[in-house]
Amino acid sequence: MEIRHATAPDEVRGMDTAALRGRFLAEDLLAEASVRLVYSHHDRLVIGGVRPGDATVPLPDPPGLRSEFFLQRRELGVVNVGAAPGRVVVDGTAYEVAPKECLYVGAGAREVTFAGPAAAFYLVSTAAHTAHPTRLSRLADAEPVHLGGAEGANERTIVKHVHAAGIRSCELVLGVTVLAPGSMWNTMPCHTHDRRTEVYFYFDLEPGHRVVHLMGRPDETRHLVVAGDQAVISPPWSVHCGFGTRSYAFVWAMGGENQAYDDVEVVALEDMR
Ligand SMILES: O=C(O)C(=O)C[C@H](O)C(=O)CO
Ligand SMILES: [Zn+2]
Repeated sequence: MEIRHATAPDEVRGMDTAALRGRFLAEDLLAEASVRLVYSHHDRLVIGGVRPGDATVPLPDPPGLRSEFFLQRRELGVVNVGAAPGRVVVDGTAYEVAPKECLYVGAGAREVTFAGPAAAFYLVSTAAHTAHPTRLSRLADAEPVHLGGAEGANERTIVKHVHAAGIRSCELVLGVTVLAPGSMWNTMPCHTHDRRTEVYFYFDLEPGHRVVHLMGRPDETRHLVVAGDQAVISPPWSVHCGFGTRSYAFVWAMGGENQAYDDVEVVALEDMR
């Protein structure tokens, strides 16, 4: 498990492209048929991924967690970001997870495995003080929110999977946003939420295309050029928004002080630099 230390906003002022990418971008989460993990000291989020192929892959318990098993003091969101349904087994119970669906796994689950030749699983874990039930959030049961429009090139559908009025969790808030064909912009006007860290995992982006992701303090932004199947960690002080050279989807997931999705500081465009 790779460790990423917390970053203060003042540090970003002196960072070059490689330093920015090394701190905030996770590039190879789905590269292997074993679980790859990145631990961020921002709100102690752990992100990860696995593309099982023909194998059945267990969730490891990295020594860095100093736990008896991964979910001893943690909860987990699992989103299938692949092309076909996959199977997640939690302590002997199997869940069929379709593309863009999410399995929430509560604290205390000891054994979790991932399988599915054309599935790919993106993982987000936050600290957990109690055990909420493991539940599957299906797209058929979701109440999607439609935002934006063609005039802003930001027509998109947001499905909230794990949130205060849906699947219960300790800290985790998680959903999937899908851009309509021809729409490029997510999350504009952008925002910060000083009480939560957020990670965007971009996927369903055609090979050769990129998302230009904006981060940093609203009055001192930086950008990262991001390919599909890559994640950007946004500390609580950072904006997080972007535009693609094609439409795409992304998993957004947060952990921190509260679960209030609307508890954001919206940034006026004229205040951005
Ligand atoms: O497209 C959007 O707008 C989003 O999906 C925004 C995220 O949900 C977000 O940033 C939540 O804090
Ligand atoms: Zn946000």
